[in-house]
Amino acid sequence: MPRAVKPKTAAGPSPAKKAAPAKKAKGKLYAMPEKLKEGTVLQDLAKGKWCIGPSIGIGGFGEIYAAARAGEKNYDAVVKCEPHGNGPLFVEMHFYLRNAKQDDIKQFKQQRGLKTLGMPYILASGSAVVNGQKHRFIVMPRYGSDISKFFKENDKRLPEGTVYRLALQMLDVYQFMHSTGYVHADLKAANILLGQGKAGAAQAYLVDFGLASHFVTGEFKPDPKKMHNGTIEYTSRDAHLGVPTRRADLEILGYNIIEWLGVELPWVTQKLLAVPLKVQNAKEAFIEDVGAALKALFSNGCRFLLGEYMKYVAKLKHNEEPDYDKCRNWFSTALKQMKIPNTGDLDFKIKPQSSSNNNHSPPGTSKATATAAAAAAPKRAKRVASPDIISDSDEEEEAPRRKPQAKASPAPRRNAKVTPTISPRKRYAETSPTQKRVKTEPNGTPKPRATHRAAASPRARASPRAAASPTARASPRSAASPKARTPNAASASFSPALSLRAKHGKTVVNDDLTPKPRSNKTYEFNFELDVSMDANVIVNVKRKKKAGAKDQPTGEGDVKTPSSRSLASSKEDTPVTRVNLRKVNAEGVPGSPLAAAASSSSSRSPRTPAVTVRKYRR
Ligand SMILES: Nc1ncnc2c1ncn2[C@@H]1O[C@H](COP(=O)(O)OP(=O)(O)OP(=O)(O)O)[C@@H](O)[C@H]1O
Repeated sequence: MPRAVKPKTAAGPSPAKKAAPAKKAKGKLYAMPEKLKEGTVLQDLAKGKWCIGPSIGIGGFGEIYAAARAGEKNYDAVVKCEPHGNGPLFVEMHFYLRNAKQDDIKQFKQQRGLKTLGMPYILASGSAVVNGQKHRFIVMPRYGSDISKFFKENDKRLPEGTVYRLALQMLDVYQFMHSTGYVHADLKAANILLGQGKAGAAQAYLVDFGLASHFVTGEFKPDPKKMHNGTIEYTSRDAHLGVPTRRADLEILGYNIIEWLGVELPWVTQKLLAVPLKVQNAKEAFIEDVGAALKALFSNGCRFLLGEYMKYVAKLKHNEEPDYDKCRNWFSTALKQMKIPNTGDLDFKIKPQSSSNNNHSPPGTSKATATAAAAAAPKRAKRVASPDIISDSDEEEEAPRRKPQAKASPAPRRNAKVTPTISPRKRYAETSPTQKRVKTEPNGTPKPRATHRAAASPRARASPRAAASPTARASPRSAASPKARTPNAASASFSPALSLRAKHGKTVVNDDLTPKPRSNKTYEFNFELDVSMDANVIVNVKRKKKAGAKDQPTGEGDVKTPSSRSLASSKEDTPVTRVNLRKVNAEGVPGSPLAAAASSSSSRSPRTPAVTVRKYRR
């Protein structure tokens, strides 16, 4: 993975030096780690010492090094090191410390009669000052190759039997993880590592718990701050709405299985990945009649059991505990049908096609089938958005915020005009292609700025409908309907803020995009452009004073939630051309001069169906 920060001459921790915040890569708003030199010794919190070996992997924000206990020669551990301010490593560390103790894993294995479980654990953690900058590190056991390597080597497919064995192993890990109250939310081939050594080749390990979060047990409450988190290809429909659920983990696994079997996901074929909302819509459509969609994808029609799994996942309630045995049964049955034992080394070699070998997968990328699947997908799925996101606010340490990763330079955005000609692709191009991750800060982090206030307003909170997807959350049911989202969805549907951050194969973490106000009169616009702007988009505009228009309209006002806008829009038969303005703070009055001025400008903004203006004070 390319790095934006030049590795400096490495240095070990130097406590004498005062730690400075980690440097941010030019043009980026997040910090990259300092390079650790081989031979550097890190001391963990329990005073254990770890000798750094060669770098063996680079994640979105950190680097992974082989490591050995000081004085030992065996580099059988790894150190993952990131700037102290990076949220995901903080999340990952706490997840491990609380929930993945070796005793807990052992107990789970005993209960379930498992010889092995693909659940990593933490060996140590600590902080170190490297080149004057404070870093956090965790030490974990060292695993082998990640399976994305085999997937790529095999022309984007894995042997079918191996796919089902991996599915079984990942379901075990999910079951363990879910039993701790957490979901993983980012399963993908790059996050699945084989065990080390000869014995390790039979077991895969799920790594990267940087997106781990408590799953919801109550109301389904979309969270704009977390929307679309994950790796866009596999992000679950719930994660597109910012809600961590157990069924979401199962859905993510399902999308991966489809891909591992050699079939391109429809939203990949259709090149929708740069626009999370479109991916979300495509998934909703796909899942609505997943049986038919899979049938269209797998033309050889041998995926009956995968279909059963996906149908089951589609029917799960958001707060329902999955029946892991039932799921595992489908994959074990598939293995039995193929006469492949669920033991021994995982086989990653694709053998030439014959009736009784390991290659039951269809040939690699199949655009035709994926397109057919998309066409076969029924209209919109109806999903009910309804509970409460359990917060991590009980973290003993304040979680650092993940810096916005793929955000364009704030200055141009601050001055951006509200214009329907904004190209999300262009914005996307402005962003770095190197980052793997852009992440919502873990709970307990500083409060989001104005960006999310509207959606998080009491009003929005009061109704899951209102809080749901900014474009069409008038009703949870209509939310899933592209028609309800937008009267002319075909013409354009984009989410500038979020499209900044979608990146093929990379973990994406929604974050606070609000730049700091430059002037003391900053307006926050939540608006729908043309059709379906599915994000709380902040556009700071230098507003020209209009004759007769006052800066601060007075009277009662409220936040016009995305859902209320879309409700208003959806009531219209034709696209709305009137600009609606509502002031947020107490002095605002609908119908004020400002609102009037905006309304009068509607004729000049035919592509802006609704605009909410909110002024906030510094
Ligand atoms: N315990 C481990 N043993 C061996 N290699 C590892 C281990 N953990 C991670 N790696 C390697 O480092 C890579 C990146 O690790 P990881 O996914 O944890 O980093 P990340 O910064 O969280 O990445 P991402 O940006 O994808 O979220 C992995 O794909 C893997 O190749």
